[in-house]
Amino acid sequence: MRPAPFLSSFQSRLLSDNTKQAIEKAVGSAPVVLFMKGTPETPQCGFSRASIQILGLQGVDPNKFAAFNVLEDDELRSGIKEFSDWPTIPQLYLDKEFVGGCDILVSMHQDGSLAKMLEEKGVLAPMEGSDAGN
Ligand SMILES: N[C@@H](CCC(=O)N[C@@H](CS)C(=O)NCC(=O)O)C(=O)O
Ligand code: FES
Repeated sequence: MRPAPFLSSFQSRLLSDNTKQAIEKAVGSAPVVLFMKGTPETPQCGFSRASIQILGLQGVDPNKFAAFNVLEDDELRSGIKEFSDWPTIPQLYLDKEFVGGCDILVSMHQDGSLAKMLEEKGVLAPMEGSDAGN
């Protein structure tokens, strides 16, 4: 039999290797990743809706964006909270780094720091009429 302390520490590790790997894959699946309730087209919660609206207003390039619906996956819903050490959904990642939830996005949207960060990361859609890249 294994000594009890080992067993209890093993059991207390809630995030399984499989879940952790799946979350790491999701976090790295695009430069901008939002874990949300519902889909970008049909958000199922006002906080997720507001976060999607902010990313849209900021002009995030859809090609550089991925969203994951935690309502479709209970393990993701609880796992992402432990992974990010953040208790709620939505959660935004930028270049695999946790940025924050809805309140943080709203305040960064208002103080200009989100625009700056997205610009620096090169994740904004090219401006209409711009000849950049031609
Ligand atoms: N103040 C939060 C608002 C988000 C929030 O409170 N989310 C809740 C309700 S949608 C949540 O995720 N609860 C845990 C859960 O539903 O799994 C933020 O800044 O993101
Ligand atoms: S689902 Fe009720 S507050 Fe988000």
